[in-house]
Amino acid sequence: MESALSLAGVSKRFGDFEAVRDLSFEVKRGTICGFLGPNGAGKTSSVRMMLGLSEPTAGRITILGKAPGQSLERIGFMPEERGLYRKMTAIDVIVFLAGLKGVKASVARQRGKAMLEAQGLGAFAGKQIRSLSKGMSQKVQLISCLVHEPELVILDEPFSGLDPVNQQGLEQVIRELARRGATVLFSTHVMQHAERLCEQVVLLAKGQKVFEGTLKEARAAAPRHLDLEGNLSEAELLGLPGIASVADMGATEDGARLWQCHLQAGHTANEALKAAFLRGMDVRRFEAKEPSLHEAFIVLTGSNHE
Ligand SMILES: Nc1ncnc2c1ncn2[C@@H]1O[C@H](COP(=O)(O)OP(=O)(O)OP(=O)(O)O)[C@@H](O)[C@H]1O
Repeated sequence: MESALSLAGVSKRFGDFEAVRDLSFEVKRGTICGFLGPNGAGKTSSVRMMLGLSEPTAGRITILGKAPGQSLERIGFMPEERGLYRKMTAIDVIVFLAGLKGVKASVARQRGKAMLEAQGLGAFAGKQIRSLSKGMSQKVQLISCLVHEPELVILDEPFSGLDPVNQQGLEQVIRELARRGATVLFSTHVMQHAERLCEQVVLLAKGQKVFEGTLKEARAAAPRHLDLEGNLSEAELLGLPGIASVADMGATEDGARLWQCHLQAGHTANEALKAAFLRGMDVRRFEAKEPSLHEAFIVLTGSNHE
């Protein structure tokens, strides 16, 4: 099956500055793709090119089988800059924007009301956007981008500006979109959302792709670690088999210390633990941990992004 989105060797230059360099990746239909990268990595510049809002300097983009800009009625897009017509009511904004995508007003009104209801905003349908909170108007914007039932949904930093409860609500909306067969690409610099939602992640840093693959593959880029708590010295920890480096995570309540021990590739936490016990080291608590996407991100981008 052809992919929903494909970029091949895409670059974007602004004068002397190359914001996106030789970017290639594909998003399969019906999947959720996290488009990740620190601030300024080139995510928004890439999204704008996918939508035909800006021309690539080089390379080729195919979106729903066509060139960018040619299937906009099948795409839902929420830009990073939020903003709706402040004097229009929530439902009128939704109906108006759906109309631009070819949805009849009566259909859009019915769907819009149901979607507002589902988001807990039923009572606000007739209220002007300017009277809504930031989070509420962001939900209206999301509904506006989904009301024409797009096959592909592109959300630029959709979680920013939302409180934790609304972030969770948005995660549910994204899951539901994928469940009914839509493809979703969302950009973010907060790894936890991607970790919970995505099959595939594409990681950008300084305009270039530094990783594309599954979450599992991304996590494999960071060393696994073994957390050890006790009265332990750095030297004795570094002497354990398979330990590449250690980080002092601070004092614990009972006066001992917590150490994060990073494992060398191909080594297991078990062999280090076994050696620690055999050597009679004062290990009071231990936990073998898989690296998080956040840790992988730092390794892959070579920076702490937050
Ligand atoms: N129109 C423009 N003219 C000049 N430089 C630009 C323009 N648009 C973006 N840039 C630069 O390109 C780089 C990438 O910006 P972009 O907005 O694509 O990053 P981003 O990954 O979306 O970051 P953020 O998460 O901060 O929005 C930045 O250094 C930005 O200053």
